[in-house]
Amino acid sequence: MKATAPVDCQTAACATAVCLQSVYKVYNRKPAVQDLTLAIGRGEVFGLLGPNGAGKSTTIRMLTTLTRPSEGEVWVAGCHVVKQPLEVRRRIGVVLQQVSVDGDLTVWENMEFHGRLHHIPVGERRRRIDYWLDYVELAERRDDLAKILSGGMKRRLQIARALLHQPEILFLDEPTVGLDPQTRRRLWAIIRQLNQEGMTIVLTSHYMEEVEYLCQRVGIIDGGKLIVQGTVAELRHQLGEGLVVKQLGDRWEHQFFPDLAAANAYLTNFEDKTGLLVRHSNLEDVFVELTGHQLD
Ligand SMILES: Nc1ncnc2c1ncn2[C@@H]1O[C@H](COP(=O)(O)OP(=O)(O)OP(=O)(O)O)[C@@H](O)[C@H]1O
Repeated sequence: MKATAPVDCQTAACATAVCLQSVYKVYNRKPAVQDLTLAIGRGEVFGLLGPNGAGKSTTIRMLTTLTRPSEGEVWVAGCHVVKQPLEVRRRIGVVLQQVSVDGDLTVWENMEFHGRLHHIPVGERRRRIDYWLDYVELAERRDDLAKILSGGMKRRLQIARALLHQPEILFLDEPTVGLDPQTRRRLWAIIRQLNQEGMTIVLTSHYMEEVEYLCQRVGIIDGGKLIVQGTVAELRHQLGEGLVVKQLGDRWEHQFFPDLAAANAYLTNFEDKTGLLVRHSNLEDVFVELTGHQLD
């Protein structure tokens, strides 16, 4: 659960899906990512959670060979991102924040183009296109131009396309940003199903409930630094599973306790319990406590 548990990328590379060792990325002498050491296991859904500008996208860009680390070692699917970028690209699927489907091509043509880029033989390509369009519930829209699809459909098309060459790891940068709650849940169902079928998924998000719902492990990143990592339960346990919330005028103060019983026992010290509330802590409480600021 420590933020900087030692990781040996050279030996861990085969066992782990993703391995970063003392990684820095510097833009104009300002570090966007600092001393990032992290290992993500095969079959996991791992979430990088952080506010705007925390360094999440920069991390994803390094993992997907779109930008080189300034310092440190990065291995993805057993390959080194700087020394073996083509091998990495063959083994990963990537869905970035910006919708990148070609609006003037049909849904099917978008898939076909990607399949050709990856030299998938024609018969196999057609079979996989049918399979993945059906999987993301876009089979009936196959002949529509991508530009007339809704935001959620475009995102599902991006995911289907990213899976066409059978990657080992899927990277999703803010997969549901800007989508309505119902569309977001539909995407969550697809992401969960993919993972249940064995896909390793690394996603970034600044939505607490998304990370809590989807991710087996979470890394909180702020100011380019990984502050803490672990399961949501571990992170809650570390700070305390019980919480007393005190309303002090127009602000709130949070006090953590090992469990709910301890929080309730503390409350018995107060004759007047106005403005006092006891509840279980959640990921958002952990985030606010560790970073000092609120997400949306
Ligand atoms: N190409 C670039 N050139 C210069 N600075 C950059 C570049 N890309 C990112 N940065 C800076 O690096 C820092 C981290 O940015 P990054 O986009 O990784 O954060 P993020 O956590 O993904 O934020 P968001 O949720 O807004 O996408 C920010 O200060 C950003 O301005």
